[in-house]
Amino acid sequence: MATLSSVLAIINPLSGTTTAEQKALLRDAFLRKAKALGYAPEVAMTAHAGHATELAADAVLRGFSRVLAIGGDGTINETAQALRRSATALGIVPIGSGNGLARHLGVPLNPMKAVERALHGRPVVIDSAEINEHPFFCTAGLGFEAHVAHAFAQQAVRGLPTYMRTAFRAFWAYKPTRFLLDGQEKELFSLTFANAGQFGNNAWMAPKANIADGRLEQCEIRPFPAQATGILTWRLFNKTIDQSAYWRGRSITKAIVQAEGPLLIHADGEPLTLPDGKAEVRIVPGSLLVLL
Ligand SMILES: Nc1ncnc2c1ncn2[C@@H]1O[C@H](COP(=O)(O)OP(=O)(O)OP(=O)(O)O)[C@@H](O)[C@H]1O
Repeated sequence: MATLSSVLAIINPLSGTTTAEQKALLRDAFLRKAKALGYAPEVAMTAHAGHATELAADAVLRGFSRVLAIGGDGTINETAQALRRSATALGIVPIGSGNGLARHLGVPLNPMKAVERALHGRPVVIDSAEINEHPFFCTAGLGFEAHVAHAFAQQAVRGLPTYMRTAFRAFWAYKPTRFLLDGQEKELFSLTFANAGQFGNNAWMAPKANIADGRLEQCEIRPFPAQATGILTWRLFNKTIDQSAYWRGRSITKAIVQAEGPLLIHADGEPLTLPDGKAEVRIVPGSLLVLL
């Protein structure tokens, strides 16, 4: 049985664009700093998709007080899944392409500083959410953003430039999606359920989202003419998308989406396909401790 001062760092060796050497430096710094603070530190590398959830679940069972996720939003999501509704707090060390949750929470984007924050920080309660059985912490959605998440997953190289190129290409091929939202017919460019305010890279779809208010921001972008693309993109990164005539937001606790065929969605950027076209979204208030 671990003591309360046990701390685990989970590292995804494939995350982001940092090299193996940089990750080794990060691992060594974590072990050194944690020991100096009187923790009993352990490190685990993920060996396959879903492994971070298994490792974090084991740390919860063993009574670890802190688990650091060193990776992109996917690794942070997988780690956080196992820490929900537990007394073990999540430390975020962002080394991914978007780092949406880290940016929303003001976690340092410098990984060494983020390790310090995770070791010194205090646990703060935040909400999580679910789309069907898939937990998410930042955003989930459908339409264009899901289309891009699916296309990005096919790319061999990660990172922001690849993401931008993928999004640009996807834009020209994309047709707005039709579905029922809480029984109402919709044809939207995109539909986002935001726990945090941004997708990552400071692309703010829900500028006023509060991650601890027990609510999700449901953000609709209705179809727009090509000439509005520039201003919409500018507003997205300028944190003023909610002032656009094409944006509509509502604060919700649950929603049901029903499409006619299989529905492409994403949860924290991970692409998923719902074969029966039905998505049930709900907030899970106060369900995760994050070290801030
Ligand atoms: N050893 C591994 N082999 C293959 N896949 C892995 C391994 N470890 C983790 N994964 C998977 O890789 C996915 C992507 O990882 P992560 O999000 O950390 O990096 P990223 O994709 O580079 O970052 P971002 O999501 O910010 O672009 C995770 O969701 C996880 O399922």
